[in-house]
Amino acid sequence: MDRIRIRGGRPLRGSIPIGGAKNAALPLMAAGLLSAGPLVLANAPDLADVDTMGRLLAQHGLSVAHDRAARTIAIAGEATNLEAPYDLVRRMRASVLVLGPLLARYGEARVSLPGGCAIGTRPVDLHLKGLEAMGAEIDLAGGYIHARAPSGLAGARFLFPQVSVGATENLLMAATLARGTTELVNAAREPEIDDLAHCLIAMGARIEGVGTDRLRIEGVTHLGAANHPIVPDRIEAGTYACAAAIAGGELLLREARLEHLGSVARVLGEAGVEMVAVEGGVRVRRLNGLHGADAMTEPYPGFATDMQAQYMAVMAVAEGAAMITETIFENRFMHVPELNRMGARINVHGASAIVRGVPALSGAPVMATDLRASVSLVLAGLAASGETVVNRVYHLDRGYERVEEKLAAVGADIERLTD
Ligand SMILES: CC(=O)N[C@H]1[C@@H](OP(=O)(O)OP(=O)(O)OC[C@H]2O[C@@H](n3ccc(=O)[nH]c3=O)[C@H](O)[C@@H]2O)O[C@H](CO)[C@@H](O)[C@@H]1O
Ligand SMILES: C=C(OP(=O)(O)O)C(=O)O
Repeated sequence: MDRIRIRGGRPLRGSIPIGGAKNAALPLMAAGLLSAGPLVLANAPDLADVDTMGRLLAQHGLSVAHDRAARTIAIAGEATNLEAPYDLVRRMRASVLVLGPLLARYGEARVSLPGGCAIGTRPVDLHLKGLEAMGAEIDLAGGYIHARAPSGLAGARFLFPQVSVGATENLLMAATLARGTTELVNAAREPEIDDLAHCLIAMGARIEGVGTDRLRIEGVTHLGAANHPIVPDRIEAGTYACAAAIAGGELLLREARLEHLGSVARVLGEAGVEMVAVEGGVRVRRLNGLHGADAMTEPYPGFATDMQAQYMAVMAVAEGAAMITETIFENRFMHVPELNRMGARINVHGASAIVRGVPALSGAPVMATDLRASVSLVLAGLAASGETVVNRVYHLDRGYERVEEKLAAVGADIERLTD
């Protein structure tokens, strides 16, 4: 399996292109099940997860054409198989996003239960409760969700007891084809959800309240074709902002949108890193030294849990201490022991990590079990003395396109080792 080797100590200068968001691309692709299409997604990232979603849709019977040179994905056709198999769902939890669209359009779906993963148990009870509120009959057997709505879904009011990105997306997609009005209250309002809503509207859906935590959807009988550009990836942008923070220097993050990075920019600002909106993107620059600054993960517009590991790597070399609290996932500190192996001083107490900054990290062979933890080790490697080898690059490829090429182009000493 590929590895990434980094020799630390070089400041970064130049510009990095930010691609379309993984976490927008996956639900947008699932939305392709809601109409015969074609649904053409532009600014499509070339990622392992996007490939997995493409394979999932293809095995449902859709035609999926990913033009990597043009960065488009065209999805068209009808589902002929309503089952999402374990083998694909276990690779990528976002596979569960086909449940709402299949059920709404075809009246039935069998989707493997995704199960937990390295960052937490991640149940899907809210997805199922919301669909039940819309009239679906749901049975769980043999590790599969079997959902039926023989006479279609009916609009309903659903109050999320807890904010969930995926459940909001599943219910939003299902509601577009339900009879009558659906109201989703305490809905997630991540930019990727706005992006999905705008695409659904372009397909003919009737949605109000986009950008708020209260979505009102008036069901329609069918949806049609659309062209939609995928929103730039705020997590990829935030990750490269952390690269500039930890390695020093100045980067232009092309196409990044500062308005989607509010909490991250505020916390990095307290830590001594300037982020400003400029023509064509966001400029990020480490000012003088880095200072400890606390962060707590929250649903958007709060500090993203998907930025927690990267920010922790930055705090590992800041002057002073920082408390980083994770409120979204119960087990998202898997990077801590690996960062400590590189010389960081981090202690975890329940949902909080106390990071005491050290003057320097030292390179080591490291490995992580999830995507953002893996990239946090790449960031740590940029600041470490000597050589760091990040193993199990599979996780990085799920969510970062050509991470080593993008960092090498701005001055990092980094390469992919292929066995
Ligand atoms: C593909 C994608 O977009 N993934 C993102 C999405 O994941 P995902 O959609 O899985 O995350 P959720 O927002 O649903 O999860 C938030 C919390 O709610 C819990 N929960 C969720 C659903 C449910 O039915 N029951 C339940 O208890 C989860 O276990 C977690 O503790 O949002 C997360 C939170 O911003 C991000 O970290 C992921 O990168
Ligand atoms: C946790 C993540 O993704 P997923 O929900 O696909 O596991 C992530 O993008 O950091």
